[in-house]
Amino acid sequence: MSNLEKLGWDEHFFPAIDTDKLARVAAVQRNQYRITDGENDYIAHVSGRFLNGTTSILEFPTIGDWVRVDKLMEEGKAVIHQVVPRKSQFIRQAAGEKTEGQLVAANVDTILIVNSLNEDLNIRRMERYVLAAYESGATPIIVLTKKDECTEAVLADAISEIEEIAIGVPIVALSSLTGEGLNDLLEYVVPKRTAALLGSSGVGKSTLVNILLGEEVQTTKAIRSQDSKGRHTTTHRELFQLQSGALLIDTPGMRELQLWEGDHSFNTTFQDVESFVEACYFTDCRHDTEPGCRVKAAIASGELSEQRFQSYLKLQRELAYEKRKQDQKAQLEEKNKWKQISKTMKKRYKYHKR
Ligand SMILES: Nc1nc2c(ncn2[C@@H]2O[C@H](COP(=O)(O)OP(=O)(O)OP(=O)(O)O)[C@@H](O)[C@H]2O)c(=O)[nH]1
Ligand SMILES: [Zn+2]
Repeated sequence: MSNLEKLGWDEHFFPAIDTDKLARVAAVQRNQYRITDGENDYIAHVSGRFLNGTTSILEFPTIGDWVRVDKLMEEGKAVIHQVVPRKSQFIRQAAGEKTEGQLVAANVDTILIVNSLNEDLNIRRMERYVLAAYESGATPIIVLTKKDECTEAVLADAISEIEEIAIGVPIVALSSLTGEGLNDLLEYVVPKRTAALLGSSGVGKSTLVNILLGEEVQTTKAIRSQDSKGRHTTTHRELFQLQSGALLIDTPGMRELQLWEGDHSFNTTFQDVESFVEACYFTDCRHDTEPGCRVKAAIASGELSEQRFQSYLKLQRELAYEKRKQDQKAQLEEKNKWKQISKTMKKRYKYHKR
């Protein structure tokens, strides 16, 4: 396996590139990047031409990106010319910012949604994380930590509650303290694949990362380097390779997502698709064989990619499922209410009979 393959490179996803000029972004610091080719690390900047050609902040490199570079081996520096088209990208809507999102990470295969079992689950938030994972193009996995601190009954309840909102999403319960369940997680955190962690403060992300990394790698986490003015700065790597060969992204950007309670990112992420949907002739257009379908036309003309439309549909299905479930719940509550009323009436009736 080549060094690049070990870093997760898959030539199927972008064959037309000279692999000698490829590297992966391991950390971002203001306008400089720490990149690696699996053999050496470099401090990199984007080229002037790159800068001139960009129209959106989303086009800049982010953690996990593959970049085409020129390397200056001796100086440990590199110039970035191009960002290789992404397999997935995680964007969050910046608070108070309408037009552009913030790019958090790219080319993540698996998003580990971490929750701890010693406190109440925030099921709505978990649901939003699952949707966000799907939207990014990655696959979500639910990780329940601190298994040592909960009973089997609590665990079973948690699992059935989660299964209702995250159909088909694998759930792993583990304890970083006893090591129980860690092997189950390792089924999803595998060589050449990139996983990223997402979850509220205190749920045990750092503890888990430390265990996954092993102490040996952890000591190399902070890399001393010189910035352009010759000062020593400590640059942190946020893309790690585990001993197994799996790749792990643990970045503050991902962690800060936990701060977005009740945000609007999901309504705005598919604005491009929605603008076509709204332009369809029929308001209930299924974008299938209906005449005057703007979506079909946009796909045909290349204005909208088929893939993007498919992920939009995926999200719509998730939302529809959620709505149906809520409707069912409301129906059930209504039914129970009547049950309760008839019970009370029966009781009263009995009482009167006596
Ligand atoms: N009992 C138990 N405690 C755990 C486990 N994992 C983590 N903890 C404890 O939970 C606390 C929080 O763990 P962290 O790993 O710092 O949590 P975090 O998600 O990284 O939190 P932030 O850094 O704030 O995002 C620490 O006191 C850990 O020792 C576990 O499996 N079992
Ligand atoms: Zn249509």
